[in-house]
Amino acid sequence: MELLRTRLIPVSLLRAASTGAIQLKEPLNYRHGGRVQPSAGGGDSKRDQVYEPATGHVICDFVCSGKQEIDLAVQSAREAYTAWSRLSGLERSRILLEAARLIREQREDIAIVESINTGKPISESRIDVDIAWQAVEYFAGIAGTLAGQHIQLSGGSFAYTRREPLGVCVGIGAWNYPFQIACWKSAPALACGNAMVFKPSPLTPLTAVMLAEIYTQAGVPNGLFNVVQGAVETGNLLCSHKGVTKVSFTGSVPTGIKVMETAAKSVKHVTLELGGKSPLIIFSDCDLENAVKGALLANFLSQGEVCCNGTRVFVQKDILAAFLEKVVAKTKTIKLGDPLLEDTRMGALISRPHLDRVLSYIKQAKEQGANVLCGGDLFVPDEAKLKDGYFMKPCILGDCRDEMTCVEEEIFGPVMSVLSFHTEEEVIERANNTKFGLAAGVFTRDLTRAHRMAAALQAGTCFINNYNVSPVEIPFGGYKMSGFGKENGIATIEYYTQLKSVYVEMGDPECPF
Ligand SMILES: NC(=O)C1=CN([C@@H]2O[C@H](COP(=O)(O)OP(=O)(O)OC[C@H]3O[C@@H](n4cnc5c(N)ncnc54)[C@H](O)[C@@H]3O)[C@@H](O)[C@H]2O)C=CC1
Repeated sequence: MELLRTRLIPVSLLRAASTGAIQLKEPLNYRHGGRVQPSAGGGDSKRDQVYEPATGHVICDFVCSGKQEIDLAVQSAREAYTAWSRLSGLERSRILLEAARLIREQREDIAIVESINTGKPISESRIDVDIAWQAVEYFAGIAGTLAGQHIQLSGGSFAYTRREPLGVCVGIGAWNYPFQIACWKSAPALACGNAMVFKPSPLTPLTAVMLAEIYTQAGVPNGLFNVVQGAVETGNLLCSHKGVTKVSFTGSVPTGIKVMETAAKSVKHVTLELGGKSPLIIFSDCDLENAVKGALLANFLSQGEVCCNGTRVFVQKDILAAFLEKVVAKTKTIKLGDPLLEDTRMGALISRPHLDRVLSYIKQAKEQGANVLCGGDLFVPDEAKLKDGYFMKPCILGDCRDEMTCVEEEIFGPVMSVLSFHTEEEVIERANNTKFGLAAGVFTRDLTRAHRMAAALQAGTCFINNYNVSPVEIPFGGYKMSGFGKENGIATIEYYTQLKSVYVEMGDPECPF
């Protein structure tokens, strides 16, 4: 019973959950092992409302955390850090493995809340939760392997290195993968011996608190993973807090720049996972069916609200017509509607302002000469409760040119811009002609060309003959203005630890004085 009582939403309610039926009253901050109302003081006590994208209903609201609450959250994390960082890697590993197991056990509950809060189909939320527990399990495995080096020096002296945690890390998340982002940041942070204060996006505050409860149930010290809710001001307080050593941020480029500026004032470590406008390049020697699948995967998961989406689809001229015919036909069959229904393949966009923004990009694209081949307008489901949801039909824009706004800017919605090209050299230059560098994709049957392209493309991740797969073993992170630092993969350890060198003199010091 204890387990059920501490949950964000009672299991009985969750299992019976239907779109439009959830109302929450529980506090959404999590500090020192329990949910709390944020401490008043030092903030503007602004209340933010949380919407259900599929219905437009308010699910709950919360008070944004101010200075006093941030101080308490960081202080509590610091206390937990002292105990946690002294454990052996194997001891930390055991607790994190239990957390991964609990996430698996609560998979359906977390996925339901995620779909209600983000608007994405339940089938996708389940995969998000799987990717999340895999990250926790993966870094649990790595925790016991963290070690330094021994370095032999002349005269019998030697040195060794210690791989040490950083301290209290801050995680700041975007709204598109709320639970997964919280896990991708906290799993390596905790595995390396750090504590974390996490701030979800104010649009999606719910599932990070479920993760906090799971960590507590798994046995981490109270305070090791605290959650504070809020928006710009709260984020800013976290990035400037003197008790914080690192900020790992996922969000847009403009906010990432502000985060880096703020963190720089106290020389904090920073990881930035920012936006993109990634190219997907389809050569005429590809398997066309697979390339069409790739283009759909690269554009329409999570209503197109995916940072590494391949939204600039370059198709070699001689297969352009065949490609368009197939991709448009497939896109028209995507089933839109209630995110909690099993056969829904596209849900609602995150908010009304965001939907309006995406639609205005399409309007502008038309004015600039693009041809709407399908979708691009509002979708109003038949069911009465979904009438005020933020739905739109997935859109394919043909006749795009490099200088169009829809090709240059991140739209972050279900909008694919299709461009044609003639030669490999030409497409490399055009694909790289962007300030972003998050991901890229290539479809071709020519092996040497595929690897030549992967080497030439300026992006942190290159997919060959697939798109948007994210196994936890592979480091993920951007080039150029898409950010720096990695999440996932062993490389991430570098970003949550610091290396101390210890010199040991075995003789007498040589001294000129
Ligand atoms: N590279 C990656 O891994 C990913 C990148 N993104 C990017 O995120 C963006 C969409 O997410 P949004 O939530 O709209 O981004 P956003 O930049 O508006 O907000 C991100 C987070 O930063 C917080 N924030 C806002 N101002 C802040 C400040 N001055 N200091 C500290 N924190 C502040 C927000 O409250 C939110 O939690 C897109 O550009 C997308 O490409 C999204 C997911 C993954």
